[in-house]
Amino acid sequence: MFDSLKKKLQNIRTKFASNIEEAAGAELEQPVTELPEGAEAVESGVTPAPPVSGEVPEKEREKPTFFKKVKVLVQEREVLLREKDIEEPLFELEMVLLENDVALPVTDEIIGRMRKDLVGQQRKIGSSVDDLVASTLRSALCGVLGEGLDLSHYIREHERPVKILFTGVNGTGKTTTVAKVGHYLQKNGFTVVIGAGDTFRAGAIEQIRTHADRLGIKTIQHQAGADPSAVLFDAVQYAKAHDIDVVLADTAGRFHNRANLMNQLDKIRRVMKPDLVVYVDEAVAGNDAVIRADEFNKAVGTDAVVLTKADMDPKGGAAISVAHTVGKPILFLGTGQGYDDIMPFQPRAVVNELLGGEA
Ligand SMILES: Nc1nc2c(ncn2[C@@H]2O[C@H](COP(=O)(O)OP(=O)(O)OP(=O)(O)O)[C@@H](O)[C@H]2O)c(=O)[nH]1
Repeated sequence: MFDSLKKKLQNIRTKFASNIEEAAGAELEQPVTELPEGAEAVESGVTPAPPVSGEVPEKEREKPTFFKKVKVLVQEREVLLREKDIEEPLFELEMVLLENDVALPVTDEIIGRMRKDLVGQQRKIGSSVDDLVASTLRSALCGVLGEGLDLSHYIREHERPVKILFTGVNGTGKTTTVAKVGHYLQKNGFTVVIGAGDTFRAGAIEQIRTHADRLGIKTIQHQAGADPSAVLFDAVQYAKAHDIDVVLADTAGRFHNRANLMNQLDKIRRVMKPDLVVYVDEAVAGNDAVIRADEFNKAVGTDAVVLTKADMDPKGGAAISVAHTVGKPILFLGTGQGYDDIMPFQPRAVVNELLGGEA
């Protein structure tokens, strides 16, 4: 997942680190007498005898190479970075994000956060320059990814049945996602019913029914062409009558600019009164998915987003951009065609995946 972006971010980190080391090295063009106590020990593993006076023997004076200074002193000191020190890697980072389909405003936000964190600040580098860069990038990415939404927690906190309406454009994986979410909720101890609200596309009712049967989930369905509001109303009634925790409502794929289908969705909302409207799109669509999600949200409102086919998306731009752009959390990432191939979206876990290590 997101392999291309991951690789490029690693290269950018190296670039940032070498620029910062260089900047820090330039700051250290000072007499060797300023070597901090024990600095030699870090490099050589041997604790030198402290100088008796401020005088440093001639032999010592020649010792520190640029590498030594950077390796030892930079880690000990606070460094004041200027814009020009990181201008080049910042620009490269901007290009990498844009090439990997991160939306322009989100790219600007990440770059802005990195700049604010690094430029004009006295930063103590700590154990390594790369750690400093990684932690700055980590915090910039976490900033745009937001908090996510824990569905199990949400269900536990709300009156049952919790009604979740799935919407989105055709063929992005909505029906499969309904089945996967049903399976995920069952595994987490909830009871589920599915409403076969896509009465429009030929074969859609059979498709969701087949998934549900395989997973042992009850489906509420009407004839093809029936009013989806009526189907989903029945699904909610069934859940109430049978003490079911969650209603998952499949709907026909639609574009936000198709007035008749959007009116139909309005009616579904009035009749079914969903607790969550979930917009489903595919991560592989990149920026298009982000734009569609935003337009959909503006047209009918969205509470959360699922991005499918993240397993086929080396870039990761949509996953990074959509929450910040739409202002709504990503609920899940679809990571394959199997029922278990769904991952609750945890921003920190995604950042860990991109940068390695712990957020
Ligand atoms: N690789 C991969 N394929 C997926 C994922 N989610 C769904 N698919 C596949 O995408 C295709 C379309 O999925 P559907 O669930 O039929 O799409 P839909 O959005 O319901 O389609 P409409 O009913 O036309 O709106 C199927 O072949 C799914 O197996 C995913 O996370 N990864």
